[in-house]
Amino acid sequence: MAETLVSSGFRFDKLPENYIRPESERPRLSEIESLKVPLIDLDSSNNRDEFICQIRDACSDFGFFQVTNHGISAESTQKVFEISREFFHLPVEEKMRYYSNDPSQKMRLGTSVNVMKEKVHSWRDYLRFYCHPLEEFVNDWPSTPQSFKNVVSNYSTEVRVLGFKLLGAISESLGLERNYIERVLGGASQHMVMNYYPPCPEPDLTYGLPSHKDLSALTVLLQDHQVAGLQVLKDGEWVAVNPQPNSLVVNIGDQIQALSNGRYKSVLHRAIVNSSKERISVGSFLCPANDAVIAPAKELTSEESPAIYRNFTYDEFCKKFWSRSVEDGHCLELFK
Ligand SMILES: O=C(O)CCC(=O)C(=O)O
Ligand SMILES: [Fe+2]
Repeated sequence: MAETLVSSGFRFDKLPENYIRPESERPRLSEIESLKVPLIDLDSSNNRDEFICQIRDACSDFGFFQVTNHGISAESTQKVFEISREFFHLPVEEKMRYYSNDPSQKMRLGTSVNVMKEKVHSWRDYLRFYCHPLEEFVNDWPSTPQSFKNVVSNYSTEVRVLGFKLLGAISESLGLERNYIERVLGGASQHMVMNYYPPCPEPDLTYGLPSHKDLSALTVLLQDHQVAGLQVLKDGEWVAVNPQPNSLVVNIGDQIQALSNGRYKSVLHRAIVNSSKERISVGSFLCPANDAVIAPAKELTSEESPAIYRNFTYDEFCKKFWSRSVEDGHCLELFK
């Protein structure tokens, strides 16, 4: 079990043994090429049909894309970054007040991925918290740095608007009514994860986040513009998604894969670390309400393409997800 945060301030000369991946699973940092994932301009004066087409292509070919003119100001994203940095730079004793390794906690600081289940740990600390409905959760968020609640409430509200806009376009791109996915998510829950990857003594032996698929419906990721680290599996090869100024990374999660009956896939991705620079990323996850029933849309099933997945509640999905480790494979496979 990883008892301590990697952001404790202690500088390791060597990577501790329980972070070392077996040779065959290491990141092969020198072999990675970069990939231009589709960049979609969300300027509302653009032609809607064209926009829907771009979304369809991006979701079916990549499962990942970047968006610009997304409606969230550079000031707002900058502040979220700064707040995340300040939080992880707090003294370790102060941060540990928020630490828990119980995945059911709605606000917690954690380390690695699922320390209780995994064999090898990852070079990452994270703050994970729910943000909708805001009034229900905001009081439990960290009170240091002082502007945390203010900055993060604004950002999470803006991301929700963006998320629904994208879900509308994704619904239409599947030939469904614009509000189809939003309706199925049933008052969608939303949480955020601030990822902090300190400089790592031996980055070629471990990951910041190992290969995984997001269990969300949709993820909106704010990536560090200075320090790259995100990689996506595309046609069997790991490729780097390099940060673009003023853009956000969007990816399809497991719930849309199920709803779309596999037309859009939740894609494997991971984060690597480096030896000289800390890296921060902030994920916002739009998910179904706990009791929402997820099933392939009737319009997308037929005699020739029957439903691939059985109906399940999001609550059931989450329980299964957290009872396993990401090393155990794709959770959605268990719902066929
Ligand atoms: O740090 C990154 O770029 C990836 C983060 C991520 O995949 C996640 O939080 O689910
Ligand atoms: Fe992810």
